Amino acid sequence: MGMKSMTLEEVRDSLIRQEDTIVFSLIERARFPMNSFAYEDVSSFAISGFSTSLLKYFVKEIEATNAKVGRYESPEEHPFFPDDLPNSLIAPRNDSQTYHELQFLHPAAASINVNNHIWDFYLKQLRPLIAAEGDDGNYASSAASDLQCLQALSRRIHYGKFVAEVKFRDAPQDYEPLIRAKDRDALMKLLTFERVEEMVKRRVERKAMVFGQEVCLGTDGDKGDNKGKYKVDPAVVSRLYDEWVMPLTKLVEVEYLLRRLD
Ligand SMILES: O=C(O)C(=O)C[C@]1(C(=O)O)C=C[C@@H](O)C=C1
Repeated sequence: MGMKSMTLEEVRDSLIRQEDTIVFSLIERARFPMNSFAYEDVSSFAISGFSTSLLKYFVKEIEATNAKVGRYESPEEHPFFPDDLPNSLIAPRNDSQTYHELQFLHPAAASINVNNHIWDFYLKQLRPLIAAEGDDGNYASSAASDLQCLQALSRRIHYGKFVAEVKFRDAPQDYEPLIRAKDRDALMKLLTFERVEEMVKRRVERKAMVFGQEVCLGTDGDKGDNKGKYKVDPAVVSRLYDEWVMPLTKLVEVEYLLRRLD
């Protein structure tokens, strides 16, 4: 282990960059209405005899292709449907960046995947907050932007593995006794920084305002005042981080730490 080292500042910088991806993918999804048909089980998309939804069928097919080209060999990528994925057709290359990152995490990292939670909150709770009511028939396009959102959220949340590894290496003397005692609550407390979480929420809200505003040329108010009109509600983005993204990142951190001494 330990071929490459990272600082807490570096992993946090990566989380900050990933906010941009998440906000932009939500803006893209907000272009489409709910399009409920894409989420209903229909027999035309049956997988091994069972009806499934257009979205689920689409994601499974894309993930099969991704698996064949080795996407899930990366410790940063997690499939939503890990069962029955085809093997990678690419032999691992010892000199690649991914190889070094693989060495950075404890091998138990591979057993942690919270994508089922991400799938649930995204479809049931977040999607209705960003998409308007209605149906415009663009099912494949809205499913493609759902997948962008899901993957961006998944990458960010599972990055908790890297955050946890860095924190562990910085203070093994603090973490080891709690890991041995399997004390989830104490681990959660030790890895939580309220001040950082407040900053994250304020920053993503601001990003939603900046990235999601209408950009106009000229100041002579041809189209009226666009202030306060955003492509995705900044308050929803802040809530997304508060209720789902950060709690799940911390869940990943705790799960990782609990296995860190195996
Ligand atoms: O930055 C950290 O220390 C993290 O663990 C990441 C994160 C987050 O999800 O943004 C989670 C827990 C901390 O309380 C603060 C922020």
